[in-house]
Amino acid sequence: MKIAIMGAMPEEVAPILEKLGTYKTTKYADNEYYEASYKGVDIVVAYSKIGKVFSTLTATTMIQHFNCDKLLFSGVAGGINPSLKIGDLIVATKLSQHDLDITAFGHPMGFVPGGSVFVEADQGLIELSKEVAKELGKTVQEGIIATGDQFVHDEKVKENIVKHFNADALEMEGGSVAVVCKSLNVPFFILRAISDTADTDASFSFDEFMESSAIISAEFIMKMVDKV
Ligand SMILES: CCCCCCN(CO)Cc1c[nH]c2c(N)ncnc12
Repeated sequence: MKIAIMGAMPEEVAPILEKLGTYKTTKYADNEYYEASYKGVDIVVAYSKIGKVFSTLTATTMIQHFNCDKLLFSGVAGGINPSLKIGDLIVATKLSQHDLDITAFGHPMGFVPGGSVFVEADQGLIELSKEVAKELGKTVQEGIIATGDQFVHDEKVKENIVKHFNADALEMEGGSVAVVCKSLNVPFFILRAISDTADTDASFSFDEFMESSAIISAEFIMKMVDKV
């Protein structure tokens, strides 16, 4: 069993690397991959850099080059569902790409031929997260996450994403990681802690809360590794 733990930014994986203590660093495809054994589990950690292209490359590399057979993503997200407050955790039940648009040809937003609007996360890992949440006495929401190559800081964009995807949160990597894992038949789990609410002051909120929210998500993910 080899587990991939992925984030998009250094701050999202730093708490995980700290927990691992010692690890081997491998430079590959303009990135770094950190390997360690944690409580008898082989782990590869990396942050992809921001956006769908970088996250596609890293997820594919972790699976194809480092032979990971499960992928856990830990990071932060913009909250859409008003029930999601700063620091709250959301587990993706399914994910979409909100900026994939060939609606000019009558297709739904987020759809291209051969693809699907939504990709569902692994139910087994979602069930595992419920066990962890119970043990930690934490409430973790499950919901739809929409992914696109933009930092959303506008109510209108949020509303449009809700209209098309009924999304509860948004970010910039999960939807592409989902496609990679589904196509390569690797169970995946996307966990995010809310850093902002994707409105006009999102960038200020992100700057203030990203680090603390990233820690919340990372700590939960590491509890999942104990049981995976
Ligand atoms: C230096 C700026 C780095 C932004 C990276 C943000 N990540 C992307 O995965 C998560 C995220 C948190 N809040 C968001 C928002 N409002 N829109 C998009 N993505 C997000």
